[in-house]
Amino acid sequence: MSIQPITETILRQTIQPRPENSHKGTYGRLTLVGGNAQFGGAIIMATTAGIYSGAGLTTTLTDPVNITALHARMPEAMVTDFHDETTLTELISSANSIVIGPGLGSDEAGLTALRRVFATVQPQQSLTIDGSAIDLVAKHDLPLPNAKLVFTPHEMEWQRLSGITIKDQTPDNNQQAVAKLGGIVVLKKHHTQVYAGQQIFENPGGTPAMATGGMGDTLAGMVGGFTAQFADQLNAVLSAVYIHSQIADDLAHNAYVVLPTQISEEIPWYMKQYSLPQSTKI
Ligand SMILES: NC(=O)C1=CN([C@@H]2O[C@H](COP(=O)(O)OP(=O)(O)OC[C@H]3O[C@@H](n4cnc5c(N)ncnc54)[C@H](O)[C@@H]3O)[C@@H](O)[C@H]2O)[C@@H](O)CC1
Ligand SMILES: Nc1ncnc2c1ncn2[C@@H]1O[C@H](COP(=O)(O)OP(=O)(O)O)[C@@H](O)[C@H]1O
Ligand SMILES: [Mg+2]
Repeated sequence: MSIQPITETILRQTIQPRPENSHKGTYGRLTLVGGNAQFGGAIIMATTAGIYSGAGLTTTLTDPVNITALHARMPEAMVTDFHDETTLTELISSANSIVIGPGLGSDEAGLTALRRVFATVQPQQSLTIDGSAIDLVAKHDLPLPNAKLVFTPHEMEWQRLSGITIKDQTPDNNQQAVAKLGGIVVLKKHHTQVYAGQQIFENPGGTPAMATGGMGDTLAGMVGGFTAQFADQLNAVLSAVYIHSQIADDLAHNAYVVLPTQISEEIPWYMKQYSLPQSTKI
């Protein structure tokens, strides 16, 4: 079994210059669901990352206690209550990329929102399942919807979802579990691996300076933003994984710890570099 590195060639193929004749509708509608009363920061960080990644229109469904904080941090986001079934159904239906899980929590409200998303999502939509949503799928053995699924577990979440203990998470074992599950699995760790059908990719970058709460929430938002605007879902996921760590590696040259929100602020500059002809440097 061969594991391929994620290369900059993939990013250059994926992140193209924006056509002049385009508008926010061209770059996708992203809907994020998460953030209970305890974990509001997680959905704020995911939303921030989705917007800095260039999603055309971003809406976040969260616990009402987080609405003011999210608006104050990111006025670009639309925000609404994740308990409201009618609004949730509308905003899931109109999205082309959905992220569920950052800070969602594992109580009844989180489970209800997850079930509603699963009941509404359509086959052509990208659905990224992160954090608490992974734990809820595992705990309640929820049937998965027919959609373009991306799971973003860390090793402990992957253990809960796949049943494979961390020490037994070999490429062979993981690939067999991914085949049963369907979709793309981003197994987050030092040198994150991306499983997609017969293919396994490894992220060459990443640093322990990233080991701080919210780093994965930020990646989930990036995956949402990239899959909202780039048609090839696998390449969009690989590009998000690569840039997330590349930014952290660059910042970690001069910093012991890198904050998730610092990564988000850098995303547009890195995307610009990949969109330019290789000889051009700004
Ligand atoms: N500011 C916030 O609101 C934050 C909210 N968070 C949310 O909190 C919820 C629970 O997520 P957690 O991941 O904290 O809780 P979990 O209990 O799922 O996992 C955390 C534990 O797993 C273990 N672990 C083993 N291998 C690991 C690996 N490779 N990477 C990370 N951990 C590994 C670690 O001991 C760690 O303490 C999620 O919904 C998440 O989005 C976290 O993202 C932290 C920040
Ligand atoms: N030592 C490390 N080397 C490389 N990447 C790391 C390291 N520690 C953490 N990360 C990255 O940080 C992110 C952590 O994700 P996660 O545990 O879900 O964070 P959270 O849920 O707190 O947002 C992942 O992308 C992971 O690959
Ligand atoms: Mg996480």
